[in-house]
Amino acid sequence: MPALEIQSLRKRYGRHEVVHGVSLGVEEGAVYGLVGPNGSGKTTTLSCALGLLRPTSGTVSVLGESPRRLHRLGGRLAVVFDTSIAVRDLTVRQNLRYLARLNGKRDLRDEDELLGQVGLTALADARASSLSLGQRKRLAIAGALLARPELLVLDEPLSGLDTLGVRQVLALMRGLRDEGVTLLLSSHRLHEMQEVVTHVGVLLGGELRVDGPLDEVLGRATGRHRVRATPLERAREIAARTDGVELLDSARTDELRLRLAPDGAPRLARALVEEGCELFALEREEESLQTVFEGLVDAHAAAATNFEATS
Ligand SMILES: Nc1ncnc2c1ncn2[C@@H]1O[C@H](COP(=O)(O)OP(=O)(O)OP(=O)(O)O)[C@@H](O)[C@H]1O
Repeated sequence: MPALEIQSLRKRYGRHEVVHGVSLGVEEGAVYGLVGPNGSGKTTTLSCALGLLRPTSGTVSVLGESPRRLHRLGGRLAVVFDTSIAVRDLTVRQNLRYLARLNGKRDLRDEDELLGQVGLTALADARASSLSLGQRKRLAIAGALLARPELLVLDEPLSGLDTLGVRQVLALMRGLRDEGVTLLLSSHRLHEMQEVVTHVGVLLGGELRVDGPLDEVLGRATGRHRVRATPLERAREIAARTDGVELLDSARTDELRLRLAPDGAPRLARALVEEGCELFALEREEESLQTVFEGLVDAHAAAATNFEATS
């Protein structure tokens, strides 16, 4: 069973529907990035999933519970929606102790270990009011990690951060991923999300346009490669008779495009070199999340234009 599952979620504000039948699943141990531009419905989707908003229709299950029964999950679920929750007049350490008291007698994580994990050890005695936005975000994440959650949901963990702050939060996400915490993150920062997510869902205008493992979304699973070698014609002949290699059409005359089986790359490289070709490059052809996204936006705009033209 997925850690979090959303089925056919719709949300209307008055007569205006802003989430149009979104279905997605976050597998245990995954880092799922819900990405999309401002206003695409990320926060609304997460809010419905977490019982903060009542969906117009659709079903949600979070660690096997419905959004109305999330209190039963106790510390298994943690949510960071707002980074301003720290008590400003308390120090970083006092904030964590305060949250620990609110958590009751549960088996909580050691505060020094947590401070180390989120990179705030040196600021343990600084007042929360003196922290930068990135430091406040990391304090909020530390608070969310106190009760050792299995699933951590973060709305826009990167917004408003400078480059260093982004790097620190991404490093923290990677550490959590390696510990096996399931993460659901929303963000419009595609480039950065690509560095940390294992799965991605692209929301556009309230519709989930793409959903799946990052490798598949980026076309990494397709096995497409480019080869630059001379003489190119001989390289083409060699490629054509090498096992696990399929020649694809290429618009360029100075390279080959191929689909390679998983063990095809070393086999082809060896064959090319052994048969006297100079091999300059053999690289995987893949897209970035940004280019995938731009393609979707173009398709969305074209569909909207067609709709306007025909209605
Ligand atoms: N309370 C509300 N009443 C009416 N419309 C709303 C309300 N909250 C959100 N919306 C609208 O719903 C749509 C989706 O908003 P949402 O905040 O979910 O998007 P988002 O992808 O999280 O955007 P952002 O990146 O800006 O946070 C937007 O068009 C927004 O204007």
